[in-house]
Amino acid sequence: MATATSIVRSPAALLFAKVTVSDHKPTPTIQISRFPSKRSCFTALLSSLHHDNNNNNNNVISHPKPLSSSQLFNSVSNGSRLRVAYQGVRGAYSEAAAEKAYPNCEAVPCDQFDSAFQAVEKWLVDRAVLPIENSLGGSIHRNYDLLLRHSLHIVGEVKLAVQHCLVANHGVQLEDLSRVLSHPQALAQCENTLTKIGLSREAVDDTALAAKHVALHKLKDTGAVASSSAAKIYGLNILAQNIQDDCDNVTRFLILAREPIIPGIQNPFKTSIVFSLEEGPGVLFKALAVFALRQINLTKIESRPLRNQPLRAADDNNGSKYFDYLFYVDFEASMAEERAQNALRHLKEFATFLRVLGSYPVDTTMM
Ligand SMILES: O=C(O)C(=O)C[C@]1(C(=O)O)C=C[C@@H](O)C=C1
Repeated sequence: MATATSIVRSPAALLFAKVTVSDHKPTPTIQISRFPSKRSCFTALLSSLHHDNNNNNNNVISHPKPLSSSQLFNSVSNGSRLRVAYQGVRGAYSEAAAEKAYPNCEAVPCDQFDSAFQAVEKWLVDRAVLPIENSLGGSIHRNYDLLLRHSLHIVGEVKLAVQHCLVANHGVQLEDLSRVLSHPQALAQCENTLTKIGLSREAVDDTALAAKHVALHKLKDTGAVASSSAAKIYGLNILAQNIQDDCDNVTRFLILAREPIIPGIQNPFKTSIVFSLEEGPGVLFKALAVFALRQINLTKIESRPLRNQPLRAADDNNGSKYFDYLFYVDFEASMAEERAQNALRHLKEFATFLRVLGSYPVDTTMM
C-alpha cells in the first residue's frame, strides 16, 4: 500500500497535525457524529434523525452520511476522482454546485462548513465548494469568517440557479401543512410565498436534510423547502415549484483548495481580498479609491467584525468606543495585472492587515 505522510498546518491554532494519505484504501463510510446544538427546539428532532442514520434502518434513505470534524483524521482519499467537499446531505444545492464545478467529481458531504474547510486542509478531499452569497438572501457570513480563520485559497467560483420546491410526503395536501423545514437561506429566499401560505418555519442545516427528515419521520403536518432532486432522492411529492420570491435566484459558491492557482489574463479574472483599517474620517473612502484610481471595478464589499478586538476606544478619549471591522472586497482584475498589484501595494501603505484570498476565473455561465 502506497502512503504519503504530510504535515498540514492548522492556521486557527497554529498547530501542526500529521495526516496520512493513502492512495489505495477504499473510501471509508463517512458517518454523522453530531449535530449542531444552536436550534434548541429542533435538537431533539435532529438527534432522533441522527439515531436513525446510525441504525440505517430505512433503506430508502441510506446515503453517505456527512463528514464531521471528529472523523477527519480517520478518512482517506482514494486518489482517483477529484474529491470535492460540500456542506449538507445528498440532494443539497451545494452538492449540485460541486458537480457543476467538477462534473466527474466525487462529491463528499460534510455536516458543517468548518468540516469542509478542514477536510481540504487535512488532505481528505481535494476541494471544497461552499456558498458565499445569494441574490435574494445576501451573504453567508459564516463562510466569510471561516475564510479568514483557515488558510485555504479561492481557486474559482460557481453560480447556481436555485429553484425551490415545497415538498411533502405523498398523500399530504398543502392545507394539511402547518410548518415547513429548511435551511435559513432557503427560508429567507421564499419569505413572501411562505408568509402567504401561512406556514411556520424551522431552520435546519440544509434543504436536503429538511426533506430527508420529513420523509424519514413520515410527517403529515410538515413540509420542506428543497430542490426537486432532494424530493426525488427522499421519495417526496412536489406540492409547488419555483416558490422563491424571485425567479432569478442565484447562489454564488467559492471553490477552495490548499494551493492557489496561477492567475491568468486571457479570461476574465476576479480577486478576493480581506483587509482592516485604522479608524478615521475617509479611511474606507481612501481604501476604495486605490481601485477606482486604476479603473478597477468592485463587485462585492462585505464588512465583518474583527473578532479578537471587536471594540476600541476613540482617540479623542471622550469615552466612546468604535467597532473594528474586516472588509472583504472582490474586484474585477487578475493578480497577474500590474494595475491590481499596484492597487494592493497602495492599499498596503495604510491597511493594518491585508490578505489576498484568491485570484480566480469569473463564472460567466449566468451572465
Ligand atoms: O441547503 C442547501 O441545500 C445548501 O446547499 C445551502 C444553501 C446556502 O447555504 O445558501 C445553498 C444554496 C441555497 O441558497 C440555499 C441553501
